[in-house]
Amino acid sequence: MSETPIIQCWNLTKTYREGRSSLTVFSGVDLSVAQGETMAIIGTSGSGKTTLLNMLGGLDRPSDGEVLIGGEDIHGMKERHRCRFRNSALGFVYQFHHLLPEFTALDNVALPAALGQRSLRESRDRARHLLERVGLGERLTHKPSALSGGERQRVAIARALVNEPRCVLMDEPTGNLDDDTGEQIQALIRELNEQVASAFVVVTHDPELAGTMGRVCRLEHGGLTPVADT
Ligand SMILES: Nc1ncnc2c1ncn2[C@@H]1O[C@H](COP(=O)(O)OP(=O)(O)OP(=O)(O)O)[C@@H](O)[C@H]1O
Repeated sequence: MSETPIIQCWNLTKTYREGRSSLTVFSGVDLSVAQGETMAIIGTSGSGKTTLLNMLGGLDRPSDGEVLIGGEDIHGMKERHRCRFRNSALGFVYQFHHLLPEFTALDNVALPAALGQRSLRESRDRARHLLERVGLGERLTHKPSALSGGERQRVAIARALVNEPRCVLMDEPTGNLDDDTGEQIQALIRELNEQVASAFVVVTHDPELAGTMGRVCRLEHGGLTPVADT
């Protein structure tokens, strides 16, 4: 197996400019995430966690620096190539699930597989299998509006995994859920961590979820620093 880290970034810097004012959210961030590694990014509100995650996932451009995903420069790609690459190499889970409201749970999960040029039948088979795995085998034909918050988040997690991504990026996956549901999602993430080969990078305010990751880094004062084990 190749030893190329799944994520490498150097000197990552983001400055937002508006008129004459500018805000540097972070600068000079270096990071390497190994294949299959699990990592939490913590930090106070506004420290730039979402901005950093979006940059790692190629959803937002850095002002300076470079991001390699599996050795490939994600920000150097043309937009179409980057979209295809992102769909196959990365999975995303957001705080507010972002499921398509008019699609069933099955089709929400199948869609990224179908966009990745798999046949509809194979895409749906994969989606069904993953939804069974996250405990939603009885909810395949429900639309998001007919699912609970925790169930929607399970669908979003299944969707993130459907193309067997090299890395799953999660932004506050338990942030919008009550404590019990958050704990169930946390247990599911832990279980999936052990079962699939993907690396997981999770932005979270939840210390329990962060504690289940192999490594924790804190974003503060514009830099990313490892948090020592307590
Ligand atoms: N498009 C934008 N234009 C200007 N400033 C922005 C933009 N997006 C984010 N910011 C600013 O960048 C900073 C970091 O925002 P970000 O959402 O990354 O923080 P965060 O650590 O994820 O916060 P939270 O934990 O509250 O979600 C904030 O001060 C925010 O106001």
